[in-house]
Amino acid sequence: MSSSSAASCGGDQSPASKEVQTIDADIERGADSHFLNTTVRSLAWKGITVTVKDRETGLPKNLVDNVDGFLEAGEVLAILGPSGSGKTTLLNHLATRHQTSASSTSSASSQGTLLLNGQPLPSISTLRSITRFVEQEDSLVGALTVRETLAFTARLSTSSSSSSSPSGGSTKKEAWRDRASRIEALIDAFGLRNQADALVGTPLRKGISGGQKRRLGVACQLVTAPRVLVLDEPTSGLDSVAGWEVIKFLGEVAKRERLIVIASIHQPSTATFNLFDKILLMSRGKTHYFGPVRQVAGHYEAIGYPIPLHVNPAEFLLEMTNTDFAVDRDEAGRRLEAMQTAWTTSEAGKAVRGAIERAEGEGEKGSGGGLREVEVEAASKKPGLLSVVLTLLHRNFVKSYRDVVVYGIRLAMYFGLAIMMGTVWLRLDAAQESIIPFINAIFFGSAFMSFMACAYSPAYLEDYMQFIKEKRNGLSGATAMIISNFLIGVPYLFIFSLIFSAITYWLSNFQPTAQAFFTSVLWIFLDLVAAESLVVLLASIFPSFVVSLALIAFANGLWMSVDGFMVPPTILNVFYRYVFHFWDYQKYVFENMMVNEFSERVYTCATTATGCQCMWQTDLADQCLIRGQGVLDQYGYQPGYMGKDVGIMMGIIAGYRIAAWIVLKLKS
Ligand SMILES: Nc1ncnc2c1ncn2[C@@H]1O[C@H](COP(=O)(O)OP(=O)(O)OP(=O)(O)O)[C@@H](O)[C@H]1O
Repeated sequence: MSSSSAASCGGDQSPASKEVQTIDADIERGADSHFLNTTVRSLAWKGITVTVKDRETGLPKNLVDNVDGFLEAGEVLAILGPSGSGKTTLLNHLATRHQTSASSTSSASSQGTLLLNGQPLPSISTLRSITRFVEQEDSLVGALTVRETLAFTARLSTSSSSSSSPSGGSTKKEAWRDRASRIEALIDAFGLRNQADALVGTPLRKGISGGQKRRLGVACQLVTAPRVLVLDEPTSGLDSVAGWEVIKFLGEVAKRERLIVIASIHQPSTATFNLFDKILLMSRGKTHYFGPVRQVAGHYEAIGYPIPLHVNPAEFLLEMTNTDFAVDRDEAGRRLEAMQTAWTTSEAGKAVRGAIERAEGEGEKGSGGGLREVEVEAASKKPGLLSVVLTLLHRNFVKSYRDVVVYGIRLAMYFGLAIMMGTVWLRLDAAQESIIPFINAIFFGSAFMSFMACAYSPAYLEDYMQFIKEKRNGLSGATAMIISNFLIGVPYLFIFSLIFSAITYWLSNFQPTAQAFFTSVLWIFLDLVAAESLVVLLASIFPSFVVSLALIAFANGLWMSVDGFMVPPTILNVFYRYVFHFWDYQKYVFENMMVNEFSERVYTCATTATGCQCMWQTDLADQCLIRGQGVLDQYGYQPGYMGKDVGIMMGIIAGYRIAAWIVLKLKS
């Protein structure tokens, strides 16, 4: 891979220029040594069958039926077939994601053997650790630039000291250079040089085009130095030239770095078709041809279906195997079966089975390369948890200030709410007619702040989609995701609490002491952290914007109803009191903010023509005053429990986060 060579242009041979050239050469050699596959020699699959329970009949149905294949390092395979022929299902299997593309994943079962270097896999994780999958619907972080997207993925995939230098040593600086050169080369190779510093794009900020996103998605997996790369329709959404470019580059990388590349593809042009080394043609889950592209014409001629001259071979093969639009479907079905039988007994069919057997023989003798070294290499490249957390934190931070959807919109909403509340509940006196407005303000402020956390759901869902992709590719995990998500939120939520309180507290005249003010800030902060943790949990369980939004709104409605404001805890019915009230975080916020306002404060009663009229009778009634504790007694609140309640709040927050962690752990 060529690194940027701008510095070496022209005839300047100054010492500085020579140094740059040396560094460039070092980078190239370093990159090659790091990305070159020396451990995986071959990948074979034998008798792969994926069965599901048919949606309509309830009977077992083979989506992939007894499919064989054999690839050596450096080869690029295209999986071709009409829509619904089982390409994605097979790709998922080869990428060790045992699921169908349909939603009926739970009922899918599979048979057959995957062989790496001719040896059966001791565990799925061996293949998974060296395989990267590029999905059809690729998720990217919209607030990052193209270069940053590649850089963060590179950081997630390799520990900073895993790269070996040309001299055989291994330093952080060389690893960093290695990554940087790889990123720049990928930017060039995928035609993204002019967009290198452009944002990928958010719903509010237009970014790169769909085709450029597709290319970036592929480049993102290549930057992680995989040994096996599986791509689901890498050319979809690209014009024929861009599609050809992508496949051509994949072929070059595969040859140079000895990678195994498997891609499903729809309708490639003749030029693109000829770039592949091998093709697997499928229909109704079965193999119709597997073998070198250059032998495909010979095979079809031999079985009586010659490919006409000047016809795109891919189009011809797809037309032959597609029965969906056939006029006589029975006849088309019979033709398919005849072709499939002819394949099984053909020379090409025997050749693939022979290649698998030879690889197995070598695997048994140990001459095909061991699996142990594959595992050791994969483990040595993996960055530690701290490194992954720091990378995610860094990425979240960039996203947090660039994408207004993450915190900007909420900041504006909280600021607006603070101004609105401060001016509606303006300069209340310490008098009895202000007591109800104070109580309402405490409830409304905290409940609404919590409710507005639902605005975090779209930003979290983007992170979630990214997490799923990275988890499947072994780049991230639930622990790193939950820790980094929590840490990035804390300072922002604290700033929101401070801004909101600084405006409303003093405009509305809550208890005017510094301690009471900071106590209020603390409770608003805990309220926001708990609300955001609830969003993380619900959006992780139901990763759909509409569903998660509805659930977050419902949960907030429930917590508001039972927190003690609408119905004082003293008379709240037993079911809600014991089932929901005690783990409703809004209960602790409301209770402690009430205690903060009323426990130490005294309010004047109303003076009438006949004397004094106090709405709350306390021991100060004879002085025409109300002791705030009298208000609290109505709710059954007592001061002195703040430490315990902060602990309970932290427990609730931890509970939500741990539950979200379990949910993310279980997601595949
Ligand atoms: N439970 C099921 N019952 C019946 N058919 C199913 C079930 N699950 C999946 N299928 C079907 O299996 C077929 C294989 O799907 P798959 O996505 O692997 O095909 P594909 O070749 O990748 O298609 P495309 O090119 O359109 O992406 C599809 O026709 C799908 O509808």
